[in-house]
Amino acid sequence: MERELKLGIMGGTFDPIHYGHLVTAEAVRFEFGLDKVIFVPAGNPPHKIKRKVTDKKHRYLMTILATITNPFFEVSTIEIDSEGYTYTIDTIKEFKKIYGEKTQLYFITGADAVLEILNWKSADELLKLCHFVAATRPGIEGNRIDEELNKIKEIYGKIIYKVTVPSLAISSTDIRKRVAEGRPIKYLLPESVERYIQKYGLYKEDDNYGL
Ligand SMILES: Nc1ncnc2c1ncn2[C@@H]1O[C@H](COP(=O)(O)OP(=O)(O)OP(=O)(O)O)[C@@H](O)[C@H]1O
Ligand SMILES: O=C(O)c1ccc[n+]([C@@H]2O[C@H](COP(=O)([O-])O)[C@@H](O)[C@H]2O)c1
Repeated sequence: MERELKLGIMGGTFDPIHYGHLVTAEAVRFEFGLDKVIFVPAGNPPHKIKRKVTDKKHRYLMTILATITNPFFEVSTIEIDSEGYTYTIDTIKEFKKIYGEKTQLYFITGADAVLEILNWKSADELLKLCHFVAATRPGIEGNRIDEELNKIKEIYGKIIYKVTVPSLAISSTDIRKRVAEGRPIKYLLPESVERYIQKYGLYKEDDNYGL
């Protein structure tokens, strides 16, 4: 009998994608024996209202460049092809249609994102539709994550898996700030992405860095 497909979904703004994202996706893939991890660059993320997000074509292409060397990684255009705001609930429903109801979906988030999950659109329905994996992230205390995960378990009866991943204190905000200030970004993200940023002159402008 064929076993059910197990897919990881790594959603993110990826503005730009960096080694924190890649190491997290790879660690979770290995830990859960996932068949592949699909990176989903957010199209029009409603929660990133503090600053103008870089054109989705650039973010998509940088995600392709960063993931191309890993045979277990793929990139989906499902959210960037969508015109309006993009919500995870709609993406998960679409993946269920594409891959079949029996496919096990694991939505991968960093610990900061999981602290917000109860505020996401249709959170209760979303928690029923797929597994969630919260990856540790520098700056987010383990206790805070545990408290939030316990709260979700009490309210929704849903267990969110916590996975310890190699700790990389890298963020897209810091990378954008570094580029704007002319400081190095080498070794924080794949060289191909660094070259792409240089070629298209991304992040040169002060954009208040999302702070
Ligand atoms: N260094 C990291 N370690 C673990 N998880 C991370 C890391 N960086 C980002 N993530 C997770 O990856 C997902 C996508 O993140 P996102 O694209 O917003 O990157 P970011 O670095 O948090 O960006 P920004 O600084 O612009 O907010 C989120 O779930 C986030 O928590
Ligand atoms: O669906 C929602 O309401 C929702 C609210 C906030 C974040 N998300 C998703 O969480 C993922 C990580 O978001 P971010 O902001 O850390 O890049 C990304 O796939 C977002 O679309 C989803």
